[in-house]
Amino acid sequence: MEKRDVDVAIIGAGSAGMVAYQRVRKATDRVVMIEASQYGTTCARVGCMPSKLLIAAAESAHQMATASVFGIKAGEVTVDGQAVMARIRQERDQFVDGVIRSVEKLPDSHRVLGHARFADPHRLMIDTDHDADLEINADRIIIATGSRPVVPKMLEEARDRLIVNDDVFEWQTLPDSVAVFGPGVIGLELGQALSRLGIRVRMFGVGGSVGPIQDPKIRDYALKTFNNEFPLDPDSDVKHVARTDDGVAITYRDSERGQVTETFDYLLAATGRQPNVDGLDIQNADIDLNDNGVPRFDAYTLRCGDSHIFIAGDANDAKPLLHEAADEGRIAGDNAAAYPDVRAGNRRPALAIVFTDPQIASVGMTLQQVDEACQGYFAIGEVSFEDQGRSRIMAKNRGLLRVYARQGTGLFLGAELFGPAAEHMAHLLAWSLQRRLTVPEMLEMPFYHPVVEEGLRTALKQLNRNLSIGHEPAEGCMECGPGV
Ligand SMILES: Cc1cc2nc3c(=O)[nH]c(=O)nc-3n(C[C@H](O)[C@H](O)[C@H](O)COP(=O)(O)OP(=O)(O)OC[C@H]3O[C@@H](n4cnc5c(N)ncnc54)[C@H](O)[C@@H]3O)c2cc1C
Ligand SMILES: NC(=O)c1ccc[n+]([C@@H]2O[C@H](COP(=O)([O-])OP(=O)(O)OC[C@H]3O[C@@H](n4cnc5c(N)ncnc54)[C@H](O)[C@@H]3O)[C@@H](O)[C@H]2O)c1
Repeated sequence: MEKRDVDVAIIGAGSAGMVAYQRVRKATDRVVMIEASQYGTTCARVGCMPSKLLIAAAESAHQMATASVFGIKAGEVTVDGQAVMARIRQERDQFVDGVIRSVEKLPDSHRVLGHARFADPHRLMIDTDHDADLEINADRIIIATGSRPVVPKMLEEARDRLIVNDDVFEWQTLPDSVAVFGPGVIGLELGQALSRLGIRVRMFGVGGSVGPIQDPKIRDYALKTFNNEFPLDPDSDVKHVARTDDGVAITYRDSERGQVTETFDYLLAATGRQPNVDGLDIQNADIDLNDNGVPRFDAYTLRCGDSHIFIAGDANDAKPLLHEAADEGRIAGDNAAAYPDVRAGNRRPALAIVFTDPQIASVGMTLQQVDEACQGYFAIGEVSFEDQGRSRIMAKNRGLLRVYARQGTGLFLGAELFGPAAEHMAHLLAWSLQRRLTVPEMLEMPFYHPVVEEGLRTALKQLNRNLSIGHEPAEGCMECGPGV
C-alpha cells in the first residue's frame, strides 16, 4: 500500500472542497483532495444548475400557454420532451465540464480518486478502484463530503420506478405522470416545472409544511396558489405504494373522494437529504457526534471541537446551500491552512430562494426566531402583490411579502416572500440586514417607478407605522405613482 504524508487532506471535491483547496493551496503544497465518485460537483451535475434548466424550459412553456392574458395567441403549445431533456443535458454538461477543467489543472499529486475513511484521527485509508490503495497521514483534515437523498422505506416499493433528483436529469424524454413525495425545496421546484411541461403531477407531503416557509400566512397563500396548478396535499395519508405493470400505484386518502388509488409512471422521492458522514468511519476520528452521527462543530470556524478536523458544506447538515458551502469551504480552508491559529470567519445573514413561480424566499430570522429573540416586542409589515402595479402589468400579481423588525430600535430582522422577483428583493433585504439597517434607513433608499420593489416599500412603510417610529407617515403615497 502506498503511503503519503500531507499537511491538509480534503475529503470531497464538491463546491465546499474545491473552495477549501484553493485556500489551503495558498499556504502549502502538501495538500490532497480526495473524491470518491466523479468530479463536477452536485450543484453542476444534479443540483442547482440542471434543476434551474428544467425550470427555465417550464417557464417558457407556461409563458406561451398563458400569453392570451395579453391578447396574444401562440396556438397550441406542444412540448418536445426529447428536445427539452437534450437542452438540459447539453447545458448541464457545459457547467460540469467547466468544473472538471478546473480540477484537471490541479497538480496530479494534489488529487486522488477514491473513497476516504478514517483509520484514526490523522490517518485516512483510501479505497481506489484500482489495486493501489492508499494511506494518507494528514496533519489537518477537512470533511466536505456533501449529502445525498433520503428515501423513506415505504417508497422503495416503487422499485425501478423510484427516482431521485439525479435520475430526472438523465431522462431521454419526459414521462406522462410523476408522483412527487416531499413538497420541500426540491419537490416544489421539480414538481411545478414538470407540471408546467405537461406532466400529470401529484404532490404528497407530511406534517403540513410547504417548502421552507415558516410564516403561516405565507404558507397558506402558497399552498392555495400551488394547488391551482397541481394537487398538493402537505399532510397526506398514503396507505400503500406498489409497483404494478402500469407503473407505480399509490393508494391515498383524498379529502373529497375518500380512498383513491392512482397510477403514475414514476415516484420522485424529494423527501430530504442526509449528510455523507456515515461512510467515513467517523467513529475513528475521535470527535464528538450529535444524535444523527454528524460531527459537532463551531459554525464560525467550522472546527470540530478542539480537533484538527474541520467540516464544510452539506456534510455538516447546517445550511445545505451553494453559497454557504462556498463560504464554509473558504473558512475551513483558511483555518486548516493556519492551524492551530483558528479564527472565526465571516458568516452572512440567512438567505434562501426557491425557484418556483411565484418564487419563495427567506431572509434573516424566521417569524418564530424573531418572536423568541424579541420576546414578543416586534412588528410586522406586509404587502400583497395582487394589486401591486408592476406585478399587475406583468400579470404576475400573486403573492405576499412579510417583513419583521424589532420594536424600539426599528432594526430590520427578517422577511419571508412568496411573489414575483423574490430572488431580487431577497438580495436587497439580505444586504440591508448585513448592513444592520433600521426600517427608517431602508425607507431612505431610492425606489424607481414602476417596479416590483415598490411593493417592498409598501410593506416597509406599514412596518414603520407598526413600529411607531418617527412622525406618522401619510396613508397611501401621493408622490409614488399608481399601483405601488
Ligand atoms: C436538486 C437540487 C437543487 C439544488 N438547487 C440549489 C440552488 O438553486 N441553490 C443553492 O444554493 N443550492 C442548491 N442546492 C444545494 C447545493 O447543490 C448544495 O448545497 C451544494 O452543492 C453542496 O456542496 P458540497 O460541496 O457540500 O457537496 P458536493 O458538491 O456534493 O460535494 C461532496 C463531494 O464529496 C464526495 N464524497 C462523499 N463521500 C466521500 C468520501 N468518503 N471520500 C471521498 N469523497 C467523498 C462526493 O462524491 C462529492 O463529490 C440544490 C441541491 C439539489 C440536490
Ligand atoms: N433553490 C435552492 O436553493 C435549493 C433547491 C433545491 C435544494 N436545495 C437544498 O437542498 C436541501 C434538500 O432539499 P429537499 O427538498 O430534499 O429537502 P427539504 O427538507 O426541503 O424537503 C423535504 C420535504 O419532504 C417532506 N417529507 C419527508 N418525509 C416524507 C414522506 N415520507 N412523505 C412525503 N413527504 C415527506 C418533508 O416534510 C419536506 O417537506 C434544501 O434544504 C435546500 O437547502 C436548495
